[in-house]
Amino acid sequence: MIKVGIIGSTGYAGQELVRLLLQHKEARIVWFGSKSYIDKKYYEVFQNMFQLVDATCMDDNMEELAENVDVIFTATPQGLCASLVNSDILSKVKIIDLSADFRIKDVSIYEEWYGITHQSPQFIHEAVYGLCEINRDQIKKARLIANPGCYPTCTTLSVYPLLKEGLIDPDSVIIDAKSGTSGAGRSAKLGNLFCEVNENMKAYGVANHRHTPEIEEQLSYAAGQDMKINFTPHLVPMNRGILITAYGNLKQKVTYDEVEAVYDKYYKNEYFIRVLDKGICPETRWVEGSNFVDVNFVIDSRTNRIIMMGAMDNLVKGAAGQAVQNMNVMFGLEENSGLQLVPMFP
Ligand SMILES: NC(=O)C1=CN([C@@H]2O[C@H](COP(=O)(O)OP(=O)(O)OC[C@H]3O[C@@H](n4cnc5c(N)ncnc54)[C@H](OP(=O)(O)O)[C@@H]3O)[C@@H](O)[C@H]2O)C=CC1
Ligand SMILES: CC(=O)N[C@@H](CCC(=O)OP(=O)(O)O)C(=O)O
Repeated sequence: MIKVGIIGSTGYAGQELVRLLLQHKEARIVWFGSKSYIDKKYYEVFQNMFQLVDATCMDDNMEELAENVDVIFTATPQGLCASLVNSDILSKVKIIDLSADFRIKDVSIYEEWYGITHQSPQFIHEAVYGLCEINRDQIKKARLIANPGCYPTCTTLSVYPLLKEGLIDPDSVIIDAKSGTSGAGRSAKLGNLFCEVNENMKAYGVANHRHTPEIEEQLSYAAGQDMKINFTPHLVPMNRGILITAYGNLKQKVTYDEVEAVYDKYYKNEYFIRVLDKGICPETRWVEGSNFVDVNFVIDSRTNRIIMMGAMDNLVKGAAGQAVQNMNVMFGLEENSGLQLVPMFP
């Protein structure tokens, strides 16, 4: 049985980790970390856990945790994991960080986009970007996982095969993205109040969203050259869900069957990536509550562009589900252990 500690178990990503891990046959949560609810029963924060979790919320003592658990998930604000981790801790326990602290290899880019000084740049190189479908072999051996961001997960998985196979011009990629409000976390913010979000849609972070360099880095690996993208996220009045629509110029004429074969080459054996049937566009409602990413594409021969689409649940494949998938790979379990979640609808 894998003993798990969660720092930040009282946030949206943290509570989703709790929900998933409670149903995982090989894992047991022994530490419910929090900042604002220390000494409170976990179920008093989330009543859905009444009679399911009797534990009390604890302070974020990583040193003590490292002595008592096999893996620590940090589902905390940017900068916190980097400020807590050290060599001694990493020698005792595996860490899966849901924040962006170890996702970007160039520390100056991280510091520029996040506006904070990195507290442990010495571990950035060692950290493995936890996108199992692409980095599975490195994840197996990793001590420290940088769990990918929600938009970068959906974007990278939707666009990766075509860049990798050189079918689209890397300089032409434009990504339009939409997210439900849980993507912004549970802490009170004016922009996330019901009347601000309901019956409204808006772009935000236009040309400066902090996921831009993370997406650029991952897509650059696929393309084999440095890439710059346009990335525009939108906030939509839903609880969960991410939908991305990406555009790229085709480098040559291709048929539907040829592109489908490329997606199949990378994803045919991937449990969590569902390449949809011809003509079916991914929808957030068909993946909600699951760890699936639904992807598909349409060739627009009139403009010689290809439109790539992806949908997933930001709290599952975009955060907690992907983190559990990483844990499964790190501990040699079946990759979908505890994650065979059927999407819920309506
Ligand atoms: N929401 C999403 O869809 C996604 C989130 N992420 C990432 O996951 C992380 C958590 O996000 P999210 O759950 O949305 O955020 P929330 O604001 O909902 O939760 C933050 C959590 O961190 C805890 N926390 C805050 N400060 C400290 C501290 N100093 N010490 C210990 N714990 C602290 C909070 O505790 P308390 O509740 O007690 O205040 C809470 O449990 C972020 O890095 C985010 O970028 C990644 C992908 C998707
Ligand atoms: C709707 C919304 O506000 N979404 C968040 C996504 C944040 C997130 O998921 O953070 P990671 O960097 O850890 O992935 C945002 O745009 O900042």
